[in-house]
Amino acid sequence: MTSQELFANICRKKSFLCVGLDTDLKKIPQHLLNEEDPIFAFNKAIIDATADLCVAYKPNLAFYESLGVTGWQALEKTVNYIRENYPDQFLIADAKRGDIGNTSEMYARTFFQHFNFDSVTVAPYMGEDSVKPFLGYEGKWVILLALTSNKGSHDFQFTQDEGGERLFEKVLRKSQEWGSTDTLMYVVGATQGSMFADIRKVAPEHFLLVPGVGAQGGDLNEVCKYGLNSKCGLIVNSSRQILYAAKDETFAEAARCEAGKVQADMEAILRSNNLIG
Ligand SMILES: O=c1ccn([C@@H]2O[C@H](COP(=O)(O)O)[C@@H](O)[C@H]2O)c(=O)[nH]1
Repeated sequence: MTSQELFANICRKKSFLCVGLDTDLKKIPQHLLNEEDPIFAFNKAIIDATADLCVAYKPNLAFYESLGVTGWQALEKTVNYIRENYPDQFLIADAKRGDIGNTSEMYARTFFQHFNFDSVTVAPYMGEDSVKPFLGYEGKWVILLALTSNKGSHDFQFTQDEGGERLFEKVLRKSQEWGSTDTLMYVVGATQGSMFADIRKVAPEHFLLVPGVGAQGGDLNEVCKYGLNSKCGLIVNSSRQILYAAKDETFAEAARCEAGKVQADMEAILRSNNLIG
């Protein structure tokens, strides 16, 4: 998918919501545990209930890998289900990978060839040769961690060099030598608020994947005030707030209701910024 196609989907659906599929056996409704594949049954119901309200899905690999083979099978079924039934969705593997070149090549093959994801989150710490193998696939994206949503983001990411450049700014600036606005996005946490203004000084055109609204307390309006660009430029993720809105048989309906609230806020923001009519 190109950035232009992504923006077209955002305008058509009046939404830049990504539903995070952080599916946890301990949190899904009890009655689903009788299903042959409870994780897939839950994901399928959530996807069917929210697909018209969002432009992306983001399974976090930790939730699947922690279950071994059954987790990988549920992930594969989920990806294939979205591809077959909702082909306009942008699919993000939140895997936070990156290693020496030949190992990164294997990770890239996993997410782009074995699984047909559109994008994978990658950690920038090991530098250019650890990121570039992910950038060799036509139509696929690297989503590089820049400024994360957690408290620990302050441990390293704000560190300054002698010239005053902060580490997250260096990641944004340097990595633009490796990919384009059609192959590279950045993770910036919604909890970083007005820092989006600084991000936009270094990366004005790139799409940003923004986790941290909902359960982590990030403010959608603040993110948009500082982070929106002329092509929207934002995919905002919410996982727990949508997935676990109800714990009983009404869970899919409740998830739809939560996703609908976020979509309505996004529609108002897109309209007031003249991005949709
Ligand atoms: O900086 C980051 C990077 C990734 N995440 C991931 O996004 C979701 C957020 O889930 P919520 O339930 O909406 O809080 C989750 O998969 C994280 O691992 C992040 O939160 N912050």
